[in-house]
Amino acid sequence: MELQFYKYQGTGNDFVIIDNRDNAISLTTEQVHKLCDRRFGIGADGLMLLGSKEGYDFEMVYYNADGRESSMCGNGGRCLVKFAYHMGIHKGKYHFIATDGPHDATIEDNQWVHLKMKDVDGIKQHFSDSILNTGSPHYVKPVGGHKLDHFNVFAEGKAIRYNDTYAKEGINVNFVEELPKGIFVRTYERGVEDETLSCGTGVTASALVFAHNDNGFNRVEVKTLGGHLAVEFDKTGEDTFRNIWLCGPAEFVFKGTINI
Ligand SMILES: N[C@H](CCC[C@H](N)C(=O)O)C(=O)O
Repeated sequence: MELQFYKYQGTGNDFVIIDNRDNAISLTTEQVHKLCDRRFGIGADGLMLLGSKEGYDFEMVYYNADGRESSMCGNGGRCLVKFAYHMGIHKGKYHFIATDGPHDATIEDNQWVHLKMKDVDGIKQHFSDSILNTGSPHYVKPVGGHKLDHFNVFAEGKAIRYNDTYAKEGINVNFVEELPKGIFVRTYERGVEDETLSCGTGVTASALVFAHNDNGFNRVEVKTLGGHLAVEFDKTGEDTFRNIWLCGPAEFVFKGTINI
């Protein structure tokens, strides 16, 4: 079958996107895995289907590069909004449905996409590390002393992701360094089973953990290997957060057809 696909990236987190509003396509795990393969396929951290859903501008279906359907993808959601615009769905505020519920999003004048993330209630502490869910499960580990640039994110991330606690369900592992203005985040991503250049739900989780303003509005600037993002949110309690917005670029790279 010949498939038309579009390639998008959000701060280096890259995705294959397929317009499936006519609901004509269903892909096996093996097919998604192959499409995401960087040598035998198109190459991507994940694959998304743009679907139709009554009462929403569109539906987001997300697969990790391992081919398995996954939880929410923040950078993917932002790229899918840009793709929806590209496909002629033009809205002041987008309202779509994803695996973790409804999301709002806007495309700003600077072409950044602002994506509203699900509310967060509760952060579990493990010594100085934090565990929370921002639509996907995240482990946040502070790294001090300007060591993050040379940190072995792959080995250290894999060790936590596959330890006895997380081996079964998996977890995304974020290493965070505080900067004079904001934070620097590097992420080992579940389902990619490697470091990605950025992880939207991971950047969001890290920003919540490093909130400076203990009650009320926060904006955290986030540096990732793939570029600059920002997370805005209201801290409403010890570990409760509302009006969480993941803000950053999301760009079309190329389109093509592939036989699968
Ligand atoms: N790999 C993640 C999903 C994608 C998250 C990431 N790409 C993002 O931008 O949020 C997981 O399995 O939980």
